[in-house]
Amino acid sequence: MGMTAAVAGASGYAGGELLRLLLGHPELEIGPLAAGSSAGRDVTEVHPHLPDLAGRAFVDTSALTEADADIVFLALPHGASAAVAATLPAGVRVIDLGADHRLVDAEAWRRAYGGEHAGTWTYGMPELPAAREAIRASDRVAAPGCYPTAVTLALAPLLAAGLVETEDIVVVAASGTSGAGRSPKVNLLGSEVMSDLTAYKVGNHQHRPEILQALGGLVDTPVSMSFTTVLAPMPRGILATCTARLRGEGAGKGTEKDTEVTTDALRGALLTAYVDEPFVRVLPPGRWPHTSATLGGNAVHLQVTADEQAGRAVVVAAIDNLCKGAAGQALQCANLMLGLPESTGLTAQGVAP
Ligand SMILES: NC(=O)C1=CN([C@@H]2O[C@H](COP(=O)(O)OP(=O)(O)OC[C@H]3O[C@@H](n4cnc5c(N)ncnc54)[C@H](OP(=O)(O)O)[C@@H]3O)[C@@H](O)[C@H]2O)C=CC1
Ligand SMILES: CC(=O)N[C@@H](CCC(=O)OP(=O)(O)O)C(=O)O
Repeated sequence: MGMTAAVAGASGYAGGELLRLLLGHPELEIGPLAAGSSAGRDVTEVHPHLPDLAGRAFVDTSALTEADADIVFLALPHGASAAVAATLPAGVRVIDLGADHRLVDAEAWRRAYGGEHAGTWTYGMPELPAAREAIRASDRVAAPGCYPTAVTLALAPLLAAGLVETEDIVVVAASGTSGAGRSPKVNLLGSEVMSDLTAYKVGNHQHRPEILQALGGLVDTPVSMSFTTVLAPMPRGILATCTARLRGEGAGKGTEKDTEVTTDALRGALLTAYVDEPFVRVLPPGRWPHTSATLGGNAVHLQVTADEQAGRAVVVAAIDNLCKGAAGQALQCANLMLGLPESTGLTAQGVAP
């Protein structure tokens, strides 16, 4: 008999992407689908791109208490997950796609999100050192945020290999509008977003502590990072441009010969770290990531160079924020937790054009 997955927040963007993936998953049946204000509506009214769910109605979140599910995905607004998790039957595996259980430091969580910290679950980024084993052994996993997925996977191998300095990292990352969820917001009106690019939450983005926590776990010295997010006029995708000072005697002084770390060394670190990873692709030399190439798939596309004049490594990552940045990564973790092959129901191939 197959295993069953239930979803809270199934009417949202991340929830909808998860349903799309679950429909193609050979080992997981779709159990109760819970929503907030959409409870009672047919799933296809909210997600017309999922016709195979016609006739299925969203239930109220309280119905999950009775759910006979092997795994429950929580795709709820920040602050709402702990109360729902507390009502779930003992022994059921739970993955939180929201931020409630990602941070170890309760004070950092309160500063970023407000309200009380709900606790810390296993961080669900399988590509980090030793993470896969921890996820397999956990029954509670916090799926990483969308920006933290792109930025951490871009920088982790360079920091771990000691090729870049841990301080003075600079990241500018652009996201499509679905990153903000589907509830109507004034700054997301189509007529205002189209043909516009703007920075937002400058110097104050809630994902910075999460990225610092993930990267800080890889090195012995403090990590500092300027992090600027940009809203891009497209529905999906994140492009993170990350730069860090090259290590080595004289690196960063601004002349070519001062720098010891080469592009080949940086590429080598990425290739070595990700050689066996099913969803991370280091692109051939000279080809830079496109968000459009990642859409609909669970892939991360990476490219790196040593900008010797600036004395900095430049590494660029592209992901689909709703797939590898949310639902796909959560399903990757679910496969591990359920003892299934990690890639079950997932693909690294995208949709184009
Ligand atoms: N969008 C993204 O790219 C990413 C999102 N995430 C995280 O996933 C979570 C969901 O995000 P997203 O899908 O974008 O958000 P949406 O706003 O699109 O969806 C929110 C979902 O939560 C439901 N909901 C809202 N309030 C309640 C409540 N009080 N009780 C029960 N259900 C409720 C909504 O139901 P209804 O609409 O029916 O009221 C809807 O199903 C968030 O924590 C987000 O940070 C993580 C990574 C990336
Ligand atoms: C475009 C946009 O507004 N993006 C959101 C991403 C938030 C999100 O999805 O948060 P988690 O990944 O932590 O769940 C933002 O920048 O706040």
